[in-house]
Amino acid sequence: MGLEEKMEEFLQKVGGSAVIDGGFATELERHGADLNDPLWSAKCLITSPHLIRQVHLDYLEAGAEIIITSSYQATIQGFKSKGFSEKEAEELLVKSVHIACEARDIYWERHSKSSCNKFGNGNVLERDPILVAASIGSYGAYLADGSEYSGDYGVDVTLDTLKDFHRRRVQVLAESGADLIAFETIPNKLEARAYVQLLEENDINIPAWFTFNSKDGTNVVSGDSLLECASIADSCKKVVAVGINCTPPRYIHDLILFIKKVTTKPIVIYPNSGETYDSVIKEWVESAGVSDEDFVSHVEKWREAGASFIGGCCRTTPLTIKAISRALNKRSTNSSKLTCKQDLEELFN
Ligand code: MET
Ligand SMILES: [Zn+2]
Repeated sequence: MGLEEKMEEFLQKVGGSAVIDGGFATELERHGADLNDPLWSAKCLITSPHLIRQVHLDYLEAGAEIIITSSYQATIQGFKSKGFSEKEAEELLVKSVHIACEARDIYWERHSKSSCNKFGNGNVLERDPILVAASIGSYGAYLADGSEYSGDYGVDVTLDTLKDFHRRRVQVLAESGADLIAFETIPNKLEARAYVQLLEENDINIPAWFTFNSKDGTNVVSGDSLLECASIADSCKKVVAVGINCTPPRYIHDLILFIKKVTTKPIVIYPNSGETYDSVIKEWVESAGVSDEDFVSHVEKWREAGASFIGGCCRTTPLTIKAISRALNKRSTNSSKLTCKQDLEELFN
């Protein structure tokens, strides 16, 4: 089965639309983590892995069917500048995936339901389908200088600079046991092109999704045309979904319609809470934020417009994800899995 078909199958299993988790780094901060560091959330891979596992679990309990790892700002170059060896840096990348898989195992252990095995007499454990997506943040995220939201890398940064920067990380994460790679917050077309070439040249054999960020509802943050960026993603067979993350909810509907003009791949969206990040004072400016109810009031509209994967980015929380899950009629479906006599007896006795 091809990568695209695998993703289609997952979508079918979860009822046509999938719930992604919410803001990861900002949720770690709510738990008390100090992320004022060039490694941002990846700092916790070193200092507090238990917190990472807890946040993943909180999102799973809230209804997330895809959890995104803590590797957004985990880079080999970043770890090396902290004194880690190349090997240790690679191990930390793999660790981000292992912690997410561990959280999924704990969740499955807690919630697996025994159901009738049609082909034999025994019971089989029925598990909610859950994917672990290995996060890859942009070069600008590594620079931690605000260029993640300007997309402006200057003239000295070429396609090859970006490919050299990302190559090993992509290879390591592709072999880590993750189900897919989430290339997140892509700020310009150069980086999208670099990712496509890396996926193709390195025989990456897990699917990927590309999500761009926008601050005007038309273009990606660098000013590059979203249509052009989404077409680059569309050109690669390994890219199984295209969309938007870390962008205010008010822009999402129009952005979905734009993306649909150039691709038939499933659309993925996980907006932020609508607040904006001020990279000078290193704080989120709250004035323009939306409440969980407002955020979720858009969900049905986004789904109707064509989004198949829906979650939240910075400053959204497990409560946001719970509300999205409810808006998409999830987990209530658990009861419909009670189909055999034994299950019914268990339910009524
Ligand atoms: C700046 S966007 C950050 C995305 C990352 N997956 C996170 O939620 O932390
Ligand atoms: Zn974000």
